[in-house]
Amino acid sequence: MTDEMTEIDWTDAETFSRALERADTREKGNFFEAFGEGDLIEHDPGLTLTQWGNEAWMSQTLNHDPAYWRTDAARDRGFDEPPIHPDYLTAATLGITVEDLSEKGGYFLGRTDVRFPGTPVYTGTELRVESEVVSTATSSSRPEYGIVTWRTRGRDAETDEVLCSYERTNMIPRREPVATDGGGSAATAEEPDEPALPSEFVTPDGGAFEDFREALERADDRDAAVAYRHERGRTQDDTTVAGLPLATLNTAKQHHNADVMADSPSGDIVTYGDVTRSTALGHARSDEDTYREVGFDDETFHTFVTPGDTVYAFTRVLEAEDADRDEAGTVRFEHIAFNQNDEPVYSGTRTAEIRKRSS
Ligand SMILES: C/C(=C\C(=O)SCCNC(=O)CCNC(=O)[C@H](O)C(C)(C)COP(=O)(O)OP(=O)(O)OC[C@H]1O[C@@H](n2cnc3c(N)ncnc32)[C@H](O)[C@@H]1OP(=O)(O)O)C(=O)O
Repeated sequence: MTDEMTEIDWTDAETFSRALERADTREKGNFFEAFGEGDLIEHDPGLTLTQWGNEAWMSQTLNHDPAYWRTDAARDRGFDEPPIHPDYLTAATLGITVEDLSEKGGYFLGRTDVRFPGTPVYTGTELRVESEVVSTATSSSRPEYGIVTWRTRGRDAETDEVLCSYERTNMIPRREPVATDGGGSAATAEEPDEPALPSEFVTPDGGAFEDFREALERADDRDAAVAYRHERGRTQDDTTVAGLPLATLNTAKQHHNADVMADSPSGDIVTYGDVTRSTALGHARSDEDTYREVGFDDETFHTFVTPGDTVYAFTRVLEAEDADRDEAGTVRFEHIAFNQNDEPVYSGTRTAEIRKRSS
C-alpha cells in the first residue's frame, strides 16, 4: 500500500461517493441467458425444517389447524406428531432456489403440479433442492425479460425421497433486451362482453366433506355456483413481507430491499407469493375440516401485494368425490386471494381431502 493511499479517507462522503461510482458490483443471481432447456441446477443452500420455522410460517399466515400444533390432534389425523405444514414445505423448497433462479429480479408468475409424494414430513428433516429448466421463452410484451419454467424437487437429504415437487414460471431479466413484436395486435381489440355470473351463490352449511357435496348438489342443474368469501384478512407487515421469505432463505430483493424496489413498478417491497397464497389458504381452511392436502395447480400471481395491503380469500367449490379412505372425501376448490380494493392477487386450484362428518 502506498503512502498516498493511506492518506485517503475512504469514508469521507464525497470521496466514498466517487469510489462507489468506479467500483464494479459483485453481482448475484443469473440473467435469462444463463438458463438452457434441460439444465439441472443443484441448489447449494439447504434448510432444516424446524419447529420454529414451521410455527412461524403457520402462525403468521393464519394456518392454525390443530393437527399441526397439538400431538393429540395430529394423532387423531393419522400423523405421528405435528408435521411440517405443506405450505411451509412448499415455500421452503422454493425459497432455497431463489439465489440461483430468480435473485436477479423479475416476477414469480405462477406454478402448477404442486405435489407432496413423501409426506408427512416431520421436524428435523433436512431439505436438499434441485431444479431442471423445462422451457425458456421470449416475452413478447417485455423485451427486457424472458420467461423461464423450472421443475423443482425438494428431497429429504438423508433418504433422497422427493417431499415436494412443482413446476414454476418466472419472468427473468435479460442481460441484453431483445426486439419483440410488442405483444399487442395492431387491430383495436374489441372489449369482450362481460360474462354473466350465476344468479345464485350457494354457501356450504359447514366444513365437512358432506357439506361441500350437498352444496354442489343444491347448485346442480340451477344457475348457481358454490362460492363464498372468508371473513378473515391479514394486513402485510415486516414479518410477512420480509421475515417469512428470509426464513426460507429466499434472497429475492423484492421482499427485503426497499431501496432497490422504490424504483420498481410496485414502488415498494412486495409479499412473497407463497405468503400471499398460504394466507388465503389459511383463511379458507379455517372454514373447513381439512384432513390432508393433495396438491395445487394453475397457480397465478395477478398483481403485487405490498406492505399495508390486506389479503382476503374467496373460494369456489368445483368437485366433491369419495376418496380411498373412510375418514375423508376429496374436494377440488378454486381459491382467489384478493386485496382491500377487491382486486385478485392470486388464484389457483387446490385438491384436498376433507373430513367426513361421520368419522
Ligand atoms: C418467489 C419470487 C418472487 C415473488 O414471490 S414476487 C411476488 C409474487 N408475484 C407477483 O407479485 C407478480 C404479480 N404479477 C404481476 O404484477 C403481473 O402479472 C406482471 C408480472 C407485472 C405481468 O403483468 P402483465 O399485465 O404484463 O401480465 P401478462 O399476463 O401479460 O404476462 C406477461 C407475460 O408473462 C406470461 N405469463 C404470465 N403468467 C404466466 C404463467 N403462469 N406461465 C407462463 N407464462 C406466463 C404472459 O403470457 C405474458 O407473456 P408475453 O409473451 O405476452 O410477454 C422469486 O423471485 O422467485
